[in-house]
Amino acid sequence: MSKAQRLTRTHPDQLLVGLVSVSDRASAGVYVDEGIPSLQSWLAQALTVAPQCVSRLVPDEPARISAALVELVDELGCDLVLTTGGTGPARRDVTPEATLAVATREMPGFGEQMRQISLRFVPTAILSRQVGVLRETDDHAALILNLPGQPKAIRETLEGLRDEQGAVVVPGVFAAVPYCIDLIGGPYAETRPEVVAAFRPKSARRAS
Ligand SMILES: Nc1ncnc2c1ncn2[C@@H]1O[C@H](COP(=O)(O)OP(=O)(O)OP(=O)(O)O)[C@@H](O)[C@H]1O
Ligand SMILES: Nc1nc2c(c(=O)[nH]1)N[C@H]1C(S)=C(S)[C@@H](COP(=O)(O)O)O[C@H]1N2
Repeated sequence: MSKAQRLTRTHPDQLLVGLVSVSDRASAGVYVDEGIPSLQSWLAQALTVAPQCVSRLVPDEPARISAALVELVDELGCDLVLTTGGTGPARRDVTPEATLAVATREMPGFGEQMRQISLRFVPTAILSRQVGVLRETDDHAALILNLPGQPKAIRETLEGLRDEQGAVVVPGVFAAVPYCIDLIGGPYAETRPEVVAAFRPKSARRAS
């Protein structure tokens, strides 16, 4: 197989994002994949600079999932990879294992926070084994986050929970993504605060 071309940013602050939908049925055409469109539309409205997204739809096979992650990070140079699906306890739910297999370091705060958020929506959130990790090569690093498979769970975990007045009750995990990407050497991504307010310490904020 020929090597995929490294992506190039069309703006210095543009995030290069890999999207991996893990679903036996969607990849076999039993139903239409809603994971990738949900991720794409959420990112498009959350980021101030439109991201460049590359997507992969794979069955719940560990080797296929790990290979997609390696290709997106090492060959295409993605800064961030979001997976959706395959995080539960069923025998074929193997996304966390396939992610850990290509990780150089774990970022446990992301999984902890996602379960905190999701428990506000559904009691079954305790069954989600999602992980956040870094994959670091000699000249590049990426953050990889597992999201649950239900399309509605994508928005819930990335954006968090607000009360009826719009005040944040539990912050979405995406609030931590831009600063994490700064720290691993990626671009300076900014979010729309009405969708998700990203945090950076004062010392890391760019003068406007
Ligand atoms: N890519 C997808 N597109 C649309 N709906 C999905 C997708 N992935 C999951 N879902 C929905 O969310 C549920 C839970 O997701 P999960 O990852 O556990 O899938 P699953 O039950 O193992 O089935 P499959 O792998 O065949 O999608 C699914 O049963 C399905 O209703
Ligand atoms: N925010 C949120 N998290 C959620 C859900 C949801 O609807 N919303 N569904 C849960 C369910 S039903 C399961 S079984 C686990 C694992 O889901 P997955 O196998 O689809 O990844 O995630 C959970 N996390």
